[in-house]
Amino acid sequence: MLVVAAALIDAEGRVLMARRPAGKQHAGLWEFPGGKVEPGEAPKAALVRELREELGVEIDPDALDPVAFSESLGERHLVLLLYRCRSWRGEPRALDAAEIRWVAAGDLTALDMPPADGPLAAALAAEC
Ligand SMILES: Nc1nc2c([nH]c(=O)n2[C@@H]2O[C@H](COP(=O)(O)OP(=O)(O)OP(=O)(O)O)[C@@H](O)[C@H]2O)c(=O)[nH]1
Repeated sequence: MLVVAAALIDAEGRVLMARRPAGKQHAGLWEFPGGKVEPGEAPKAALVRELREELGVEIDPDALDPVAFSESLGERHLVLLLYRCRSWRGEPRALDAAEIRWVAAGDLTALDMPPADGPLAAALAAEC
């Protein structure tokens, strides 16, 4: 399973994190907004679609820069691609998540996250 996710970074260097809603896998954990790449879909196009659906923001695919990827060997083998994004149109809203929050880069690794996210949060924090 290929999953794409974004670190939206605001002017203060904070990262937007989303808490997974009840009833879903990893419910209550904090993740980078994003989702599954559909068959035949380009990863950046999938991420633009997911951020529109989940946060109500519009993003130019050229504004997405790769940061790192991570793998998780659970029931389903998951490959998670993380992109950085510093510009978007619209104010992010929690259309799908239980809650969204701007988090200082140095505080990211203190959040409860799905296993695949820890290395990505560390890579991002090291760059910020
Ligand atoms: N968006 C996102 N998903 C992640 C992250 N880390 C991680 O393990 N995942 C997993 O990757 C998958 C993403 O799928 P998704 O968000 O499109 O799907 P979903 O389970 O919400 O529901 P769906 O089945 O209705 O599409 C989930 O299994 C989710 O737990 C992350 O940082 N961001």
